Amino acid sequence: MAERDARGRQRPAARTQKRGQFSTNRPSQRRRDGDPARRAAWDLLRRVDGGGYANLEMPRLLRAAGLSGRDAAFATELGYGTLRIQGFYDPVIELCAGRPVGTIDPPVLSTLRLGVHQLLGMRVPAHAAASETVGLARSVNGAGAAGFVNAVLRRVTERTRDEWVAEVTAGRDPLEALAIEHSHPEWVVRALRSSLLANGVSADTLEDLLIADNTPAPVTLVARPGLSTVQELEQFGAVASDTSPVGAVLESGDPGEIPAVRDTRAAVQDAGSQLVALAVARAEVTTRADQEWLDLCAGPGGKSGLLAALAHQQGAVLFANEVSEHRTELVRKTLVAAIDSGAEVMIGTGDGRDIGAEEPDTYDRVLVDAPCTGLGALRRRPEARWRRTPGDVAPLTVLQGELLTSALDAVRPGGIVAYVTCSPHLAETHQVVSEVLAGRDDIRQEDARPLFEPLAELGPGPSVQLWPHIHGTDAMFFALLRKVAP
Ligand SMILES: C[S@@+](CC[C@H](N)C(=O)[O-])C[C@H]1O[C@@H](n2cnc3c(N)ncnc32)[C@H](O)[C@@H]1O
Repeated sequence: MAERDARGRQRPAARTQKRGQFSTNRPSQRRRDGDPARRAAWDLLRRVDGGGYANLEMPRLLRAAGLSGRDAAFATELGYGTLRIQGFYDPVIELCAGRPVGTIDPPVLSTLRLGVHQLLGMRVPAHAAASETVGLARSVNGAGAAGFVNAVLRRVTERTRDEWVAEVTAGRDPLEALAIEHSHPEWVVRALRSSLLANGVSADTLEDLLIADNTPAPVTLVARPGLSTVQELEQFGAVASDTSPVGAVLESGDPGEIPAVRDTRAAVQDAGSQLVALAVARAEVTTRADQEWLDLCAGPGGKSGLLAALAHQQGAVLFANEVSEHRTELVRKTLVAAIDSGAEVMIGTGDGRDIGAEEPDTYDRVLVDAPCTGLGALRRRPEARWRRTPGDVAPLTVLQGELLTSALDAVRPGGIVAYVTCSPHLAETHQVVSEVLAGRDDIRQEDARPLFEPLAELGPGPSVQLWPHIHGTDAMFFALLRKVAP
């Protein structure tokens, strides 16, 4: 006979845990300490509240708690899912607690959010979700708070997720309702909608986009050309990507265990980022010799890793520039295999805004992968949407414009600049390009879509905007700019 455990997973009877079989803790001790996976998820929420990054903190917490396999997956799903969907859970908690979440002690609010995610966002049976969360509250918040958590979670169990959606969105305008149901800040939903429309995509797909943002991204690997192959990655369980000719999707397992990833012949990289780097190498240039390539904002080196391999194959030298020393070090680490194989790469730390003046008309291909809000990669960073504010956009667009101007100065006549962001926000994409181009008569924007073929649904051009819900990639923006002869 099968039974469900406290996390709602079904186990065959033969493998059901016998007392003491998997745990060296006594039952009384287990009760006192709470479930280690839930505790790790709670610690994650507290660290993120303190300014930490989930993708850096979670691996440390899992290691410290000795969690692996399904326990680690449960803790990660619980922690990341709660961080993503808290924009929906908070109004539910407010109704059930009868007070604004801002008046709830933050460590108790973290416990409540985890409880609500188990009840409304995971298939954990209600009794297990409630009793385990109350146990967690007792150990991390104290007995008094545990009573409050118990009372709130009991009220949450009185309705289904859909009933709560109806309750917390009643009377709201449609965009506000979508923002609550799919847990995005409203300003982000408005920006995404504007970008869909400006890029020729129906606004009817907005909800699909928000759902895609809430769905963990697949782990995609890149086989750096000349260093590894998709076939090599397939031997370790990866499946060739439908999107990138050098990509493979790893459905399970730790990419760090794959030798090619360990020695930087391959790497973890979103398929959209792969397509962008391939497009930079694929564009036609009409300079005398296509020998000098520049990655102006290279850290931590994902696109440089692919570009270095492609430059080597095409007989060019890559200069990878990055403003932060720490991130320059990361570029150096990811380029080890390319350099060992003979690729000519120069790695430098410097402000990309100076390169145009220091090295005018020097490079044949320049990639400006500009610092941006990252609104196109929300599925990868569970807390990112809550950290960004509308006030972040304007200063970034100033920097983006200056970097693009510098890149355009640094490229040779006949050469190309690719302006790229992992944000679809119009102010960071179309507007930066059109404002910079308005001040120059030596640059022509060209149709970038042929560089992404055979990918379909590339919009009206000339720029390309990729989308998670259409292409299965991060929402990368790509504009192709050519310096014309004077
Ligand atoms: C979107 S990331 C680049 C990602 C990288 N191309 C990759 O694929 O791994 C933007 C980078 O620009 C760097 N950056 C910010 N300001 C810069 C500047 N003024 N000059 C050069 N790089 C800058 C940031 O430190 C960050 O590493």
